[in-house]
Amino acid sequence: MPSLLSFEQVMLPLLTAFFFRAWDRQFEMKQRRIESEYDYVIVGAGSAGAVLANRLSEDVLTKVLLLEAGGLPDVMTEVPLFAGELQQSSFDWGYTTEPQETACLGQVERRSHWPRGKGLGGSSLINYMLYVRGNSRDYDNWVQQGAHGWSWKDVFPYFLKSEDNRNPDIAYNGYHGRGGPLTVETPAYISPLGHRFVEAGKILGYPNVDINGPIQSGFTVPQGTVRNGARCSTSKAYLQDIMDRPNLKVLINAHVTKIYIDNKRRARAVQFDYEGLSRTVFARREIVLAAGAINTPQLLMLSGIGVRNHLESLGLPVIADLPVGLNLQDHVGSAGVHFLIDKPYSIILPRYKKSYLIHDFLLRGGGPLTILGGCEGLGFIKTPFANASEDFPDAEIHFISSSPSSDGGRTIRKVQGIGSKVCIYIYFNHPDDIKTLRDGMSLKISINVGLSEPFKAFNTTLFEPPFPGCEKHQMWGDDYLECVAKTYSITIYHPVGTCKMGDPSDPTTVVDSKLRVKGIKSLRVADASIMPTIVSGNTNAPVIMIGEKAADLIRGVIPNEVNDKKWSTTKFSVL
Ligand SMILES: Cc1cc2nc3c(=O)[nH]c(=O)nc-3n(C[C@H](O)[C@H](O)[C@H](O)COP(=O)(O)OP(=O)(O)OC[C@H]3O[C@@H](n4cnc5c(N)ncnc54)[C@H](O)[C@@H]3O)c2cc1C
Repeated sequence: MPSLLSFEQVMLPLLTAFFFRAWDRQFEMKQRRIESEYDYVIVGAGSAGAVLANRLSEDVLTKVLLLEAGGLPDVMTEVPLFAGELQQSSFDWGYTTEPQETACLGQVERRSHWPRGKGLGGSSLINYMLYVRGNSRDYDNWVQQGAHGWSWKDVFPYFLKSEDNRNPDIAYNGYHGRGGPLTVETPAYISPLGHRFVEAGKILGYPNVDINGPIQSGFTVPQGTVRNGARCSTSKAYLQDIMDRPNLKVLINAHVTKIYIDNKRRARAVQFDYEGLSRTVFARREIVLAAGAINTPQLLMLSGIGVRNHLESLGLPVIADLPVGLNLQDHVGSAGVHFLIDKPYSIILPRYKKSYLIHDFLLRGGGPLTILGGCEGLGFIKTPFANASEDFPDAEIHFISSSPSSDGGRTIRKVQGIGSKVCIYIYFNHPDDIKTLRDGMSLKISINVGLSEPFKAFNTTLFEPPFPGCEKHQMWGDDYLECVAKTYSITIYHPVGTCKMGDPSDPTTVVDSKLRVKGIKSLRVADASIMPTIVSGNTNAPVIMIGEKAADLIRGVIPNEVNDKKWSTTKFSVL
């Protein structure tokens, strides 16, 4: 008697096949002819580039070409819990830092892996989806550095414009947008550990706050850029529904290699590799670089814009001597403090690769697969190095409820890179950096969180085996924690600042406050590169804001029109 197939055995492949087909259809690429000239050519379809393509092509009389080196999103990029699996995949450019002197001491060749997203959606396609805007003072500081028009008051309307916040308790608190393209939600599933993290924060004096609301210092179960439980990259938010606009051409697998600048110092055309051929397309109005904080400066240098000595040493022509690539900044972290629990709540991927959970995710957008890459709690805290009287925290705690054993050997290892895949970046070049990190994960804060009353229900204990290389220090003392931070130093994935925005007379700036490359006509930069200083939080939402504001700068919409009631929080409805 043949055994009957179970409901799951039949339904799972059917559902998956249905999901795949629906997904493919969403991004059907219209094979229209590539024209020789467009009004705007945008390089890179990431967090900023996708926004720009959408907004600039809203005007039906404007022809826009969006060039993206990577391909289409796939089903893996949809599942929030699998975010970490996307690193070192075809969706990752796979950069590493130069070997470090005082950081990454326990990592292969003392390098940090630096993932950068490649594909429609860019880094928003592989990121951990945490929706964080940073601190209002970050933007006011930008203005003090000469980035006029980028104060918190100026940029706040653009955060609202982009956002569709779907949690009523947060969406209506006066700090959020509704009805924008970018869906923001609290994940559908929160493990018992996530709630305990917030409870622990309260006991330690950190209130449960909306970290994007009036007060940033506090603990929260984070909201993410997710829609119905699945990732909401900028390709889903800004491109998916407009792929058939007749005035928008999106090319994937199109790698831009050079910007042509004519003898009147005007950017005229882009050269790119596509389907095995090198092609050239002209821009009637402007070329906008949105290739990210590593690739945008690289492209500028290849086009003759950079530090004179550096370009000459590489045999490149010098069209504009500008400090391209010099202001690189990133957030550094250390997974220094681990705990053991005696209940089966930590995220071990095999535990969650179960057919009923996949059903739950595909059918309802629910279950543990909706957890934001394993991150269930965020805390913005003030270490002793911050100003105690200000709401300007200097450290961010990520509460990751995953087990080290779930890593499946996915350790940090060398990426087989060519020269252009290595970024020069020095962690801890200021002595306070290491102390801030040490104190952010010190006995006083992270350890106290893990050992606090709310976690006692899981019989939580510190994971005791000392970090290799740090055995000589007294466990959990300052020297031990400093050693851990230096041994296992990891990027928090936020490189920014390589084409610094500010006053054109400031020799450290590359673009002015309207994002125009100094001394070159018809060429702007609009991505993470333009931040004068890194914001105090994760960078995806700020870069999407940059894309929104850049579109208005390019279209010539004046700020007062933005600040009127057009995008006030009360006018949108929850969809
Ligand atoms: C692993 C990871 C986790 C992260 N987690 C978070 C998080 O949880 N929350 C958060 O707020 N931020 C997070 N970030 C950071 C955030 O996603 C980035 O700061 C943001 O996406 C950067 O946007 P961008 O537009 O500057 O560049 P990208 O989004 O990287 O876009 C650049 C695009 O340009 C394309 N491109 C590059 N060169 C070329 C070329 N020569 N020709 C054509 N196309 C090109 C790239 O393929 C890419 O699609 C994370 C980032 C990573 C990598």
